[in-house]
Amino acid sequence: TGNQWGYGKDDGPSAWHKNYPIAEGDRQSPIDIVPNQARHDPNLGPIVLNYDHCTSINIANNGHSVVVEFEDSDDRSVIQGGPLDNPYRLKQFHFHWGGKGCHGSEHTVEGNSYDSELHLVHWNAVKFKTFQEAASAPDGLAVLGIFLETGDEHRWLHMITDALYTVKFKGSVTDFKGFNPKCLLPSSLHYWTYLGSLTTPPLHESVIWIVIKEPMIVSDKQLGKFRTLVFTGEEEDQRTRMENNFRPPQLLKGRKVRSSN
Ligand SMILES: COc1ccc(C[C@H]2SC(=S)NC2=O)c(OC)c1
Ligand SMILES: [Zn+2]
Repeated sequence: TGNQWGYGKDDGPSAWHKNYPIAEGDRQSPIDIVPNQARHDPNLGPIVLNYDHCTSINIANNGHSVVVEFEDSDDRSVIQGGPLDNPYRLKQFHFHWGGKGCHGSEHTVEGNSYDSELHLVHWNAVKFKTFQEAASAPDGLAVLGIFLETGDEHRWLHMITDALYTVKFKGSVTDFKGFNPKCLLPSSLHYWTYLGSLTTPPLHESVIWIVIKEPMIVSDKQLGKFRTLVFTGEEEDQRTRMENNFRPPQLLKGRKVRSSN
């Protein structure tokens, strides 16, 4: 049907502009970050995450990634500070990853990809009534991007990877209560920030990006479990392994990347 998009040869990132012309816009994401060209801005305060009362609801395979959704009917879990003028409510988080032995982050640093990238998606509920409304407004969303690098096993990621078998197929959703994503954060929250977009269709230019410099370390085995998911539904005869679900870096088009300390 019309707006079907994916990460394959014919429906992948290079074809998205046909149904979503904004793909060639002036504030598209991801980008390649060049640290020594990022402007250190002393006015950029620390990022503050208030996730202590967050309420995770479920974990789902939406045919593009694995997503954990949160209760966002009040300000129980918000991100604020840094480049943000308001608190932004946590809505969901999801991941992007590569194939076996291939890196799969969306943002790159001096041309280098990481193995994977976690996106914590937040929306500006001070200015907008719904997530959908915020998702198409210039200051509607704040996404916290965290790189994943393979090394030692991550002590908490198993809580997610142990649940992946329950959402193997597109359209599957299972309960996922009591998970606080604060356990996934690296020790330092130093970051780069810039104005960008959703990294999948509809590619709205509505994201204030906050990319954490320090990667979280996960094991090869843990990362491999993401590749047991498939893009396709249980009823489809064609099973396509879910991997390489990342958009490559887009042109900076004059944007400035700022750096916290
Ligand atoms: C309002 O419609 C959408 C559509 C897709 C995503 C997820 C994309 S955007 C991102 S960043 N990484 C992703 O995979 C949304 O997330 C905010 C919102
Ligand atoms: Zn994402």
